[in-house]
Amino acid sequence: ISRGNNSRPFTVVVEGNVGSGKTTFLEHFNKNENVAVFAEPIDMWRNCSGYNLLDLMYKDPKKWSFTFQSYVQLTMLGLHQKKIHQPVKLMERSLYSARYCFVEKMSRDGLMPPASVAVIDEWFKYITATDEAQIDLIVYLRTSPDIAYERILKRNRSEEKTVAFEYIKALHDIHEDWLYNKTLHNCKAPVIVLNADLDRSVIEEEYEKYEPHILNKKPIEVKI
Ligand SMILES: Cc1cc2cn([C@H]3C[C@H](O)[C@@H](CO)O3)c(=O)nc2[nH]1
Repeated sequence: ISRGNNSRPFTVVVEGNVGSGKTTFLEHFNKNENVAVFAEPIDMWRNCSGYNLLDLMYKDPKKWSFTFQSYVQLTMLGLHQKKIHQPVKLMERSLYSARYCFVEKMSRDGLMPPASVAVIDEWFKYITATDEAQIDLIVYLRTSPDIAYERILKRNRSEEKTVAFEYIKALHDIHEDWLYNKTLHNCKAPVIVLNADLDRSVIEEEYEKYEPHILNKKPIEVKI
């Protein structure tokens, strides 16, 4: 694992279900001047040449999943490539969760036909064969699906009002296979698992426990 070098910052991606507390996590590290924080480019997804692709996708996933995930892949690549001055780059989600979690889910649900998945996958393989989207560490905000769902309802994001608990449960299981059970795709970067069920009032302590690793001050013991 290349731990960042002078041409590339130490790149950390925070992954987790919808409602797992990623924004709270980003806000905590945004205070650190050594970290350049990039939230999900959701505003781009809401306005691609005037089209709200996120809304279209939730309203008619069969018709718009490919269009939406194709644009997600482009916008995430843009963030992976963004040059920064700080030594650490922290991104909300990544090209990897786009492919391994969301495209995976839409493919399993038959919302994205195999030919469309194949095209997304060809772009994904082409991009990841370059060094344009390398990552050094994954922080997995691990939540129970019911707690994640509760937060989604509370946050009440307009496009998500149709999101069912079953979708959140299935997305949880895919994240678990990818980042916890490690049975879905090989995950080259080390993974730090945080207990993201913790309430906001105590979760800062959980962040601080791993701050040295996230700031590239302390290597992760990779269990052989
Ligand atoms: C990389 C990636 C992020 C991402 C988010 N989403 C959805 C989940 C949430 O409702 C919203 C913001 O994360 O977008 C998606 O459908 N596909 C995605 N792919």
